[in-house]
Amino acid sequence: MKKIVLLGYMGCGKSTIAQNLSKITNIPFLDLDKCIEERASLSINEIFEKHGEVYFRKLEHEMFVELLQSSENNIIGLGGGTPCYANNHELLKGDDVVSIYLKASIDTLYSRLVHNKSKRPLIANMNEEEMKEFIAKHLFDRSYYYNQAKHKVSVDDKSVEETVQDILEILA
Ligand SMILES: Nc1ncnc2c1ncn2[C@@H]1O[C@H](COP(=O)(O)OP(=O)(O)OP(=O)(O)O)[C@@H](O)[C@H]1O
Ligand SMILES: O=C(O)C1=C[C@@H](O)[C@@H](O)[C@H](O)C1
Ligand SMILES: [Mg+2]
Repeated sequence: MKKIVLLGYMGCGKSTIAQNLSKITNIPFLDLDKCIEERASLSINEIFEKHGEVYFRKLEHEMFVELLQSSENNIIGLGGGTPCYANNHELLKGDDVVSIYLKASIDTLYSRLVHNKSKRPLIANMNEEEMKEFIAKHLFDRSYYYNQAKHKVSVDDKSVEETVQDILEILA
């Protein structure tokens, strides 16, 4: 069983790219955030509100381990913070894991997230100026973990199709 694991900051396109890659390769796609929501019967926002982030990170780790242990080939889209907690970054290095960091600039992330923040509890209540500063600092803090991926694909100024093509070349 092979696991293609897409990671990177919120809004870098993990879910979008994974869905498209799944259609082309016929490898089933699992979105870690969605799996957590199904398991908890709560949205990510509700989990943060009712139980707090520490509880979310525990669920996230457990679900990631479970997905990696299944005997299927899968494309797994991680949550934006997944590699940065509970030593999850070590799991990106496993023998059967093809981990790919979708690397986006602060400007790309800001422009994608500014109108799509309501379902992302870490930024949902920020104004535009706060958000830009937050993304810059947060991305810097997280880059160490993202860079533990085996492969890196730059997504700036690329269409979904172009990014998918870059990933297909890694998989070839
Ligand atoms: N070239 C592109 N590649 C990927 N996404 C793009 C592109 N251009 C625009 N987008 C948009 O950017 C957003 C990316 O969001 P997506 O939910 O895929 O990111 P994510 O990395 O899964 O975020 P999260 O960590 O919050 O789940 C979507 O609204 C998507 O339509
Ligand atoms: O970047 C993050 O820490 C997060 C990203 C989302 O995918 C969700 O997993 C959640 O909103 C936390
Ligand atoms: Mg996503």
